Amino acid sequence: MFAYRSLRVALLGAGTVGSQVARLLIDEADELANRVGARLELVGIAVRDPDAPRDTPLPQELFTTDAESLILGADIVIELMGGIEPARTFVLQALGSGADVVTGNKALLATHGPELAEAAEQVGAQLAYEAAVAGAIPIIRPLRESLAGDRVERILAIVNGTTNFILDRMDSTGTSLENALATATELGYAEADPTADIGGYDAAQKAAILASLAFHTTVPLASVHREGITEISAAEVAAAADAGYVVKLLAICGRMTDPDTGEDAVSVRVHPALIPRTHPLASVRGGNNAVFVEAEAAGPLMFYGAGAGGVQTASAVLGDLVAVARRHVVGGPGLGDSAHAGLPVLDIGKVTTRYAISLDVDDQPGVLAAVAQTFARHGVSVEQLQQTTSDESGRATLVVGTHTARESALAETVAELATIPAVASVASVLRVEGAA
Ligand SMILES: NC(=O)C1=CN([C@@H]2O[C@H](COP(=O)(O)OP(=O)(O)OC[C@H]3O[C@@H](n4cnc5c(N)ncnc54)[C@H](O)[C@@H]3O)[C@@H](O)[C@H]2O)C=CC1
Ligand SMILES: N[C@@H](CC=O)C(=O)O
Ligand code: NA
Repeated sequence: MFAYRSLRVALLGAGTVGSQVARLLIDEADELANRVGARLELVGIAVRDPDAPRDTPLPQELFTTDAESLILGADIVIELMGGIEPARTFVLQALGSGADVVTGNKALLATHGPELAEAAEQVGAQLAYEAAVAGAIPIIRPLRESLAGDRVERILAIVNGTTNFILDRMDSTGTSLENALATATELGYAEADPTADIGGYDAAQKAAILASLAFHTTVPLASVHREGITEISAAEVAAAADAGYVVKLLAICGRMTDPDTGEDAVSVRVHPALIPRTHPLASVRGGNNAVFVEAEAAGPLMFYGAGAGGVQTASAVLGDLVAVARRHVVGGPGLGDSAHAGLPVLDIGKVTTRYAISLDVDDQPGVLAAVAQTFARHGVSVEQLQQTTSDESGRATLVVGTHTARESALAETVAELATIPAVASVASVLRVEGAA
């Protein structure tokens, strides 16, 4: 064994991911030292309660509640506490002291990314965050480095393991959202507050991070259109299956031309959508994620794998740690992200896509015509209209599939459909993505 110098590594948080990072750092210490050219010495783990029972046994003497002192003596700080505060303060403190930072905290990056990047740039420190998007899947480094010379046109992705697990369970077993969420939480996929997952907030944070990197533009979280899966019913999932589709929570980031001004722009949205069962994203099961990137020169690329889970995500954290530590050994400032393009982020109303609308209607003459006329009045072209048999109550279900339409026109159409006397309810409105 060479007499390597040591780099002092401080870990903040020992939960699902942090405990696995600590374990691997200890178990793989010699191998990691050989890869880095320096020993990664875990000098302490900041936690809320050092005596709390833990699934992963770790040396008790490493635990401390004094995160600030731990950070002060560190060369590299790994932040795996989650949440905005005190994580933001600790990360800024670490960067301010010249330490490099590795984090998986997408909530923090999506809300304070530019502030953290600037703090890192000021002192030439590195800020690495592969674990923040799509867990174990390498996607940050490919966008930041491998595709830095290409022009990314579009990203179509499943970036939340919890919701993918839930929708997959609802599709394959017919179970309820609540039951599937309980299992996803047990498996370590869900956030501390799972509303972040099922409400689409976690995926929106990841979409903001992906789009910022892909389009060299700061994409504020507030400009990401977000819808979660809480309104998705078992009936919608079953109807989708009957029609040859599957419901997935998608993150879609794309370059666009503003239809009103003709300017170059981008759109970033997260919402549940129907995709054909034959689409490669339909085969992404359980807690897995997949990210499709369409780049001008490279063409389509697909990144697939574990999007959540303690040990899986620890792989991405350790990958960043090794990369950051290697650079620390050779010296030189960290690589910043570029946001020079400054493209506007368009409102969802300007986005165009296809839709499937399901209506409960009175099965009476004239209803079909009234529905079709409403679509026509708003310039939304109908591709398919299907009526399923009425039940004893005299009701029928109409499923309308549209050609590509502008979101604002579709919203107006849906609002007017609800006012037709023969329309009892607009049961479901889902976007259709990835269909030929
Ligand atoms: N669980 C997963 O599959 C993934 C998680 N992430 C991200 O990684 C980070 C950590 O996630 P998990 O390990 O799942 O969270 P967790 O909730 O299991 O663990 C967080 C740990 O930080 C500690 N902590 C929180 N606030 C603290 C404070 N003020 N002082 C000291 N310790 C504090 C908690 O006690 C806990 O041990 C989050 O930012 C999360 O979004 C990213 C990718 C996947
Ligand atoms: N809660 C997240 C964890 C990974 O980022 C998810 O379910 O994907
Ligand atoms: Na990743």
